[in-house]
Amino acid sequence: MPLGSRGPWDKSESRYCGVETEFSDDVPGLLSYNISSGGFDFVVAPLMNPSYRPSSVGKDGRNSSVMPVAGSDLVLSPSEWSSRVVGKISSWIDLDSEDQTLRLDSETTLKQELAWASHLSLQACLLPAPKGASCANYARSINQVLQGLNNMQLWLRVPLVHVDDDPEEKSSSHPNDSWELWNSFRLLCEHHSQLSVALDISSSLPSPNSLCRWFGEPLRVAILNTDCFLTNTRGYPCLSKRHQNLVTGFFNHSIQIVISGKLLHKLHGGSSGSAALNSNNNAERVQTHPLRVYLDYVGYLYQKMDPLPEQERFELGYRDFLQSPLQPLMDNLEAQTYETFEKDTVKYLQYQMAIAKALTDRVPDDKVSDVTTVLMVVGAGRGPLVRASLQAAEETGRKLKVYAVEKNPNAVVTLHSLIKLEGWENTVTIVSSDMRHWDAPEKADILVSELLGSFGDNELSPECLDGAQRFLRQDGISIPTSYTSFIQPITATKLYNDVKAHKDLVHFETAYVVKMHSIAGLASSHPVFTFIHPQHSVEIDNRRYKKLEFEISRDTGSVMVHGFAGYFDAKLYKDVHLSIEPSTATPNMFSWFPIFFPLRKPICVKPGLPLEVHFWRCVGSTKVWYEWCVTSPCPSPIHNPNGRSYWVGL
Ligand SMILES: C[S@@+](CC[C@H](N)C(=O)[O-])C[C@H]1O[C@@H](n2cnc3c(N)ncnc32)[C@H](O)[C@@H]1O
Repeated sequence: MPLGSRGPWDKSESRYCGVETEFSDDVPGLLSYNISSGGFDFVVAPLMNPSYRPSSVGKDGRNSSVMPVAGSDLVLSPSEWSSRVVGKISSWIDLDSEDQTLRLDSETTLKQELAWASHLSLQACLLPAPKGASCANYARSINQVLQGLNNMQLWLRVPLVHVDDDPEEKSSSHPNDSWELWNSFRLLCEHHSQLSVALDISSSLPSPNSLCRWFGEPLRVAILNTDCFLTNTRGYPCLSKRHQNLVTGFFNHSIQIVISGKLLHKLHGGSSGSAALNSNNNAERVQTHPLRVYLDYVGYLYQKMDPLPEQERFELGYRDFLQSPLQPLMDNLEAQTYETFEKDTVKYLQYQMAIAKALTDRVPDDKVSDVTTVLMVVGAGRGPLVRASLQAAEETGRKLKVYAVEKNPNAVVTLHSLIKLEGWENTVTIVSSDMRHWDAPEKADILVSELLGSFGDNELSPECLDGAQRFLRQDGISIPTSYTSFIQPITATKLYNDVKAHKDLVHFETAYVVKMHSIAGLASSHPVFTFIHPQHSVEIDNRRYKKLEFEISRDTGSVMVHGFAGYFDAKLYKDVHLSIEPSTATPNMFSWFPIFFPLRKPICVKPGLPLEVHFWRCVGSTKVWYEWCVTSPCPSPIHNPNGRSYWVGL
């Protein structure tokens, strides 16, 4: 019984809530108690009797050829095993113990349990948290299993602690904090895509910055211990505001919740206390599942979330999905692509506002009947900027003559029919040409274009507008007037693993357009390249180089950088902007997703140390490309030399 629904579109994994249980050799009874009666969606249950130790098998007269597992595979149907049970690997195992017997017993048990879970086609197994400072032998065993595993996921349990919050942890032999523990383990397993994290949440939480890092990690499950719940005035459980926000963040990132622990609050219907055990043996004695109050509270938090805005709903399928950027100069866009752009009313309203301001600046109120402004839309597509220009003229009472220049012959067909349809024959002239080569019959007062990519200049707006500014008057206005690209270091395990899955260099040296969702921004974004139009220098040079330095704040802890998110901010005219840079983003504009520049090898950065990054925009006779690298804290290779993997054609 999922937590409820936030609407018919709601297919999120985080609708489901599980419960951690004790070992039971009556698995159907366990499911009936926790799922059918208890209301949970799945159980996280031990698969093997916790008293089992391989080294003592046979010594006590038990049959050494039979594993002490919970029932047989026949007790549930295959679909019940896979949808209702997450295997909990024995928590006593310690693969890095000094005690050789324990270490070997642990390895044998771990492998037996995982083999059994995989035989049952479970979707996931919960691995116990590493016990000491070192986790090398544990990681080695897991890594061996991962090499031949079916598609089962392994969730490494990690207690959410942070040294800054827990001075005792600092002096213990534990790795610095939870993230460091996870990071060592996943590095030893080479970022394996079937290894993910289960965070154990308790009553104290690390700093917000430190918590944010987890949203770029493959976090699948958050285990809420009952002791992290507060008690409301009526004795029922509730969560602190910070815990509530964290849980809402989990819901938003499709991270499932598992309730764990004993009843510490009032049970629905009256009784309270910790006497009720989370076991099917008590099914007859306890009417209501003892952890039901926690499930209900989590369900209440889920249902009180705001529904996703329509646009976000539409974009759900694009989340964290890598796309190749468009090449509108080299390729001709298709009708469908134009149609998607044209739905973005916010973008065109911003243009209309900018054009209206430029028109009023150019033609004083007392000259409106004498002056006709020549406006050229260069790269007119199917005409939305022509419409925005005519509306701006009407709004300001200025007279306009429009040229619509477009190099895509298919879009020109649409422009011709539009002119007839809208009755623009006397105002608009269509020109089927590349703006860089058009011999204009007169000069323009205003040049309007939208040739921007997610990284501003990456669809070659600078090169196109340099070609077009020949026919802009000396004092003419370009809309946009300028644009700047930005980058921000990010943790993005999913994007990194998707790039890695191609198993070649080319994909690591390519930039992708992506609706970023499961990522963590690690510092504020910094400006990279700026272009101003028209360019007044005698020798125009569109090559650029920028060295950037980011600092990871101390309360974040160490971070893993998988690459860079790229954005742009375009000044259309005066104070009218179009931006996808997070701090200045134009609300409700959806034409551009950010761009992702991956790193071939992720780089770990300690807090307080600078992350030094270099970006180049290179220009050749037939193409433009970017190269990028990191030089501190450690050098990366320079990505994409000579544009060998990724370039934009001129
Ligand atoms: C991103 S689309 C924008 C279309 C339209 N202005 C809009 O805002 O919906 C860019 C358009 O510019 C055109 N374009 C790109 N480079 C061009 C060039 N050098 N000369 C003429 N048109 C160009 C493309 O074919 C495409 O139709």
